[in-house]
Amino acid sequence: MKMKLFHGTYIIHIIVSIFAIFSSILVTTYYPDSGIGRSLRSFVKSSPRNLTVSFSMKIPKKEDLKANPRDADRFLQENFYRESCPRAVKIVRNSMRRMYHAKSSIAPSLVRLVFHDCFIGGCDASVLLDSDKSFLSEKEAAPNLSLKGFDVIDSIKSELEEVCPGVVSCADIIVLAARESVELTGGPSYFLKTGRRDSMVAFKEAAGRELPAPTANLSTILSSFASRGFTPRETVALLGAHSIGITHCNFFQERLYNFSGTGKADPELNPRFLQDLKTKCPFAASTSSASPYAADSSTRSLHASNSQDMVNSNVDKVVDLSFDNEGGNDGFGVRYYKGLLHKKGVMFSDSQLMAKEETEKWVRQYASDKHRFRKDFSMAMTKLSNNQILTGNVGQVRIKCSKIH
Ligand code: HEM
Ligand SMILES: [Ca+2]
Repeated sequence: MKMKLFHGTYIIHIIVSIFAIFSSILVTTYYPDSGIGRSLRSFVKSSPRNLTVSFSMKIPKKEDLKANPRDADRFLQENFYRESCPRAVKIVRNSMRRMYHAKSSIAPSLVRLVFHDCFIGGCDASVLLDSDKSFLSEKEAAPNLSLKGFDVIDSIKSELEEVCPGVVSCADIIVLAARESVELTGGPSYFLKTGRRDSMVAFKEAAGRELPAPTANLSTILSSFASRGFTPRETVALLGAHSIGITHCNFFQERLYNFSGTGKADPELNPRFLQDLKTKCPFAASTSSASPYAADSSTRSLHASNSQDMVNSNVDKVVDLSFDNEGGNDGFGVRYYKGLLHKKGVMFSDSQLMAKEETEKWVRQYASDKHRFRKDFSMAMTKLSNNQILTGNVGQVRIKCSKIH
């Protein structure tokens, strides 16, 4: 890279030097005392290596390649596409609204998608890539097998490609579409800058290892969020997203029938709620053991192909995450926390927010103060959407979100 740059600079230097020699002869003949001729001659004598060094200074340094979370403020812009694609944000908004009215389940799927993208490798649309000869797709990682919304992103992207080809990144589309989704499902609107770029690789292994499982305990959850800069308060606020959407029975079945290998239900579950959940998710032999995010169990159970598996497992059975929550009429977020206060968290990971004072106090706060929740959730979503972004010349703007070019 450096060698190439040096050769390039050398050639430019020779061309400019020839021009400078002629100019210098002319200037010295007609204006012998002007000093211009001297300057031109000193340029001819200067070393192209010096110029290379000064050109190199402008090339982004390695440490700038992957900006840290705080750098989002430095690199992203309030409306990055104001000149290149002024209608970008509006196109995402209108497109989302149209698709939401046809199928409302897309909104929660996109909110989950932004979490799974931004948590692994940052908000770089790595989650959208199909496997390539040099990497495996994150979509194949166990926690992502139930991820949805890829078609929604593709559809928005092709609309944008028609209006401003090659301009709007898939990473920006994910965060913008997720913001729309939160708003459409009754959540707050939050501030987003744009200018993210798309990764050239996917991180399947990290996705399998680092996305928290629905069986995770509080300390695992908190340390996973803390390693990405989130406080316990922000973690509790983000989980308010579990007031929308669905979960497959597989993800909490152990709690109903064989909690920690006891052959009984999780004693922390509200007894009436437990009965309701059991009705919705009858016992399914093939999913009664092992962690639901373990590649072999969840892959098999969520993608059962033979008919016996389909009968035995709850492969297609889902419940609303806000199923029978106490605060049914309280809207986005608040109903989730009210449910937790009544031991009605569907997944073990949700109920873990009540396990210790440091998170329980926020569950109580948010259950009783809608405005505080909406403020905290907004800030946490902006922060999540700015996690480890790619900017400048790093990465690319994909033409098709599932492929690099
Ligand atoms: C401890 C952390 C978390 C765990 C263990 C977790 C786990 C899960 C699981 C297992 C599902 C069910 C998926 C399915 O059955 O299709 C789910 C759904 C969902 N999650 Fe999370 N999640 C976590 C954090 C988050 C965060 C931080 C957000 C967003 C800010 C989020 C948003 C959602 C949404 C909206 C759904 C519903 C998806 C749909 O209806 O398609 N989750 N989550
Ligand atoms: Ca990513």
